[in-house]
Amino acid sequence: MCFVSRESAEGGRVIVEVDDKVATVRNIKADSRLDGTWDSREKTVAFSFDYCYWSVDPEDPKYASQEMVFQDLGTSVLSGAFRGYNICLFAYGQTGSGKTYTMMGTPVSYTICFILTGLFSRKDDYSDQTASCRVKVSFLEIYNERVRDLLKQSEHKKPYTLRVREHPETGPYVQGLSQHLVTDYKQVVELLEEGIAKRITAATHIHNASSRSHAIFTIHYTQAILENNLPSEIASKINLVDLAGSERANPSYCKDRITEGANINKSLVTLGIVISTLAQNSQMFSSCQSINTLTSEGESSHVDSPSTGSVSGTRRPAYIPYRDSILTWLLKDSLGGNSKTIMIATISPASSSYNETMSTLRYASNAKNIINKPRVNEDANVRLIRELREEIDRLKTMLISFELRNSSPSWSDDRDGNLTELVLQNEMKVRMIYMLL
Ligand SMILES: Nc1ncnc2c1ncn2[C@@H]1O[C@H](COP(=O)(O)OP(=O)(O)OP(=O)(O)O)[C@@H](O)[C@H]1O
Repeated sequence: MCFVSRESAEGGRVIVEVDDKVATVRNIKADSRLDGTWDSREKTVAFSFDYCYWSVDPEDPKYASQEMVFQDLGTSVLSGAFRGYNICLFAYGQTGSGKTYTMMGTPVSYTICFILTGLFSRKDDYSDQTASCRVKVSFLEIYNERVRDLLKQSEHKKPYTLRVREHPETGPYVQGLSQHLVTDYKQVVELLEEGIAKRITAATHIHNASSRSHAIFTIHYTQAILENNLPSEIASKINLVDLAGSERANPSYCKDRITEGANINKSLVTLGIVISTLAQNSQMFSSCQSINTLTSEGESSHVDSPSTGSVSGTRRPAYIPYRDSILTWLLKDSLGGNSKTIMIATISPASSSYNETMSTLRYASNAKNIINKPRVNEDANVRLIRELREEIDRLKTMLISFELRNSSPSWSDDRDGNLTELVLQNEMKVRMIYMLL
């Protein structure tokens, strides 16, 4: 949360309080109705989150620095990446509320580098020759619904557009986006500064260096390991997203600026719809699960949603309009799929931003309900061998317990025979996979 100089200059009153994990917003309009007339609006609304930070005044002892924020969030980002999960971190909030400051940082301290430093330091642990890691980065912006590579020079000095495609297994990706191998902090800072310099920003009536494009900085982290004597790779993709600043159309702007604003608003509206629909589907899914406790995990993806109407009594989850904007299409997996996702809601504590603050916090509260299904991105053969080995261990344990309870010899003999057969079959499968590799 930050208090921009414009708001201080306007003498804005602070209407937000932060206490541990709760942010409370006061409605001063409801406060000021002293004439005795009835006002249905609540005077204060409290929102609880995993973390809340107060970054209004650096002189304030409560001031949360970027280091503090990334100590909390960065730890879960790093532990997820080390285990092979995709991670997405995105800041959502009103223009000028601190999205770029949070996601990118400043030349004095780039926040992205906190994460990369963590990944690089892990490299030192790979001294036993059984594992190694590789870090590559890419940086793109979405401007007027077109994707541009921020780390690749166009040959014709003309910005060129990259195409978004969708892989049936790995999901949407940008065709031809450059990836850069980095081995230390200095290389990352050089690439980051190159990309930030190319990114489109402009002065708006609210913020004089407003981001006019959405930017996605991606870290591709790959660990090569030796598991069960089999070389394999665990890959993790960390998406760090800085959204463009939204604002109301101002008639004094030129045509290009109005088109730009309309595209930003369109993608942010789509993002809002995607978040609320995902939240609604997830809520539906968890309530169906708690009612039907017998539903197995495999069946759960077919649990239907009552809210979206029904066809001959069957309920289905609401349609998620990912493809209505390039931003939501590219973030499809991060928002509702194979990713551990952290949303950072940035707000202004000023009374003049009351409506935007309430809307951002409501979205963030809604997003808490989204249930993603992250999985470890590892080699399919290695996963199969591990699962078969686990199954063999489980069957062997069962065999031992049957042998110990050998009360009915004929029945037990049958069971023993079946289990031994299963163990042998699985061991055969493991041997065959090894031979095929
Ligand atoms: N936590 C903070 N502490 C100190 N200054 C901050 C903080 N957050 C933001 N600022 C300052 O506030 C101003 C606006 O921040 P920033 O550019 O990050 O906003 P934004 O939400 O990205 O805006 P837009 O959406 O228009 O791009 C910047 O000058 C930035 O340095």
